[in-house]
Amino acid sequence: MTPATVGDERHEPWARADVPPPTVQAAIVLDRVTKRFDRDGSRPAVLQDVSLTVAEGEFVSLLGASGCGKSTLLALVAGLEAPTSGTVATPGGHAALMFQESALFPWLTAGQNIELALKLRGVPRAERRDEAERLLDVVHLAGQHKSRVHELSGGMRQRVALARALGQDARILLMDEPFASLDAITRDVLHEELIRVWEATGLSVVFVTHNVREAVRLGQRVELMSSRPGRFVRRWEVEIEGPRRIESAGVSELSKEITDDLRREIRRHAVPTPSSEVRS
Ligand SMILES: Nc1ncnc2c1ncn2[C@@H]1O[C@H](COP(=O)(O)OP(=O)(O)OP(=O)(O)O)[C@@H](O)[C@H]1O
Repeated sequence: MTPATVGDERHEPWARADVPPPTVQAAIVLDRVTKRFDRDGSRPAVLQDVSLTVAEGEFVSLLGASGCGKSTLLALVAGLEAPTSGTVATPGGHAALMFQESALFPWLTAGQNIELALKLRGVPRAERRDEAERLLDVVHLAGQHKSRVHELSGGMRQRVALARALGQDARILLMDEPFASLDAITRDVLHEELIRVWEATGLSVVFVTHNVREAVRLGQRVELMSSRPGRFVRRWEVEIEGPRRIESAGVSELSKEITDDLRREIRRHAVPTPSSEVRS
């Protein structure tokens, strides 16, 4: 939009001082959310007074020490947990979840796993097969409808899990370390796939990871959380010119800066565990 002059009849109405500019539609809004799992309040809240807005079509990466409440935050957005106080709204509609493990049903084929999600969504039986084929095609697994889960590699299983999540027809995708158990090359390929799917679908994505480079490679924004209680402490808008890859200079540079902050957060709050290891 070209900026319009106040007083010009042809300008958009929101260019007038008394009309607020159009805001980007929010898909997820957490407003001063506190979450405790203990009833007596004897332990620090897992999340304390957390506010976060994710716009429609935005890709946000979430980083923080192990146990700082990232998965809890996703569970709140997914409606699996209720906040102790504050509000969680998803004007972007319901959310689909994807985890580190594909959580596919091993007794079903790849296609049947997707068809199950379609069934739960109310898609008529006659349409499920074609739709499952289409979704397998979206994740570059055309022709794998009849493959058994145990016949698929870890990367292929995560592709099926992604297709199944897409089959839920959600506008929000919550991803909890979905590529953590994959080897570096497979992860790299899936990064490209995920970005391709994200660009094609315009989904709002919240992506939890311990891998700083992955967070920067994928996210338009990176949010860093502190622990005990979980809070957002710093945010980076990722503006890297040109194609973004895990080994890009821009990704490296920003990852270094974020890693320093994350290390500081881990040292300050968290009990070190193997999974709190920082990878940049
Ligand atoms: N259902 C629950 N009941 C009791 N405590 C819980 C529950 N879910 C999570 N917690 C606690 O909340 C804290 C945050 O856990 P959460 O899994 O959200 O952290 P995280 O940042 O995702 O950790 P990680 O990076 O290791 O996966 C932990 O101390 C955990 O033990």
